[in-house]
Amino acid sequence: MSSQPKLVCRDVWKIFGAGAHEALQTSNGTLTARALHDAGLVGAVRGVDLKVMPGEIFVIMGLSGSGKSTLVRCLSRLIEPTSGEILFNGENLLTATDARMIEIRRHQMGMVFQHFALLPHLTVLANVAFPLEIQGVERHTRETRALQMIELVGLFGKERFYPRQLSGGQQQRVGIARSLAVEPELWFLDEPFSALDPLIRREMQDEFLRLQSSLKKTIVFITHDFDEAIRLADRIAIMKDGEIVQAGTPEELVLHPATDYVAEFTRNVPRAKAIRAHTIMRPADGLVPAARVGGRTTVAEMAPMFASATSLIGVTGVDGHLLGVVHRDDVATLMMQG
Ligand SMILES: Nc1ncnc2c1ncn2[C@@H]1O[C@H](COP(=O)(O)OP(=O)(O)OP(=O)(O)O)[C@@H](O)[C@H]1O
Repeated sequence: MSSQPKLVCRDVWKIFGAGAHEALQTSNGTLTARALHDAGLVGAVRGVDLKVMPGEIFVIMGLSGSGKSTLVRCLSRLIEPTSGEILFNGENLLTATDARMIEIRRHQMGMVFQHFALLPHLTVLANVAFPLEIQGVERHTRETRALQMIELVGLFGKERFYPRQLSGGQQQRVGIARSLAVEPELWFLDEPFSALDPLIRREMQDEFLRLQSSLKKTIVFITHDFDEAIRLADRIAIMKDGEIVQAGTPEELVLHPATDYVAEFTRNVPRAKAIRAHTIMRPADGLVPAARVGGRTTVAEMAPMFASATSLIGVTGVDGHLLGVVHRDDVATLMMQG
């Protein structure tokens, strides 16, 4: 990963209600949700700082009403923040002109929402090609690109279907293909799988991780489901009452929750599901493991591999070289901790 963040958000506030700016100006930056409520205002996003690195899956997790959607809409300025600073590739979005914002959203950002709003009278192909049509891309090029995206999300052969002829999961795949068609640098996904039943949802999560392992997009992913956050995230930010109460890797959150509120979410998460190969590996010291996994593989996923005689599994980096080894005893200890 390069060290220049793709997205930086500094002290961003979004207060709904008349007199929001005045309330912020007269405060010393420590407006509580309660104080705002008493003033007849809603502090949907309060003093949020975050940095998203290129190629990272950054998950914003919080219960209903915690401010996730408002925050993510502020990041693309679909909602105007009350104050703060948002930098995309170092460019200050809050001082960008409307025309510049439209250009950025059209060419560099992709968005997928829970209610994905496919155009019902258009085929899968035309839906996926639609954002390219808006960009003015000529027909042959846009249809070729759309077909590639349709194949990428596993819907090859369905390009002449209409949305009503597809299942919920398939429709969501079309939404994903459509948002990927413009090859966004920054991809926002707001509860994209929440409307799907649990089995399909899990399948879509796997699919999403598979896609990301080849696409390496920078992703801001919203969910209210902590299990989903743990499965998908490189880092998670937990929101409550408009604030980020803790941000860190899934492992950091599970092993060191900063507040009782975070601990509530992590309490029932088995450590083996949160801890990944690259965290518990040891130096290889010349050992040559028979089996290998990527660094993101969780302990729970690795455990069945030890059922065979293997006592050692290698951990490889992105370019396939050996980073270290995981010992069966270390995995067994973590599995026994529940
Ligand atoms: N346009 C608006 N005017 C006033 N209050 C708003 C507006 N939009 C959102 N809010 C309030 O801001 C707070 C945060 O809402 P937001 O939709 O961002 O939460 P969320 O975490 O995305 O919730 P959910 O998971 O239910 O979508 C809520 O209290 C909500 O009622």
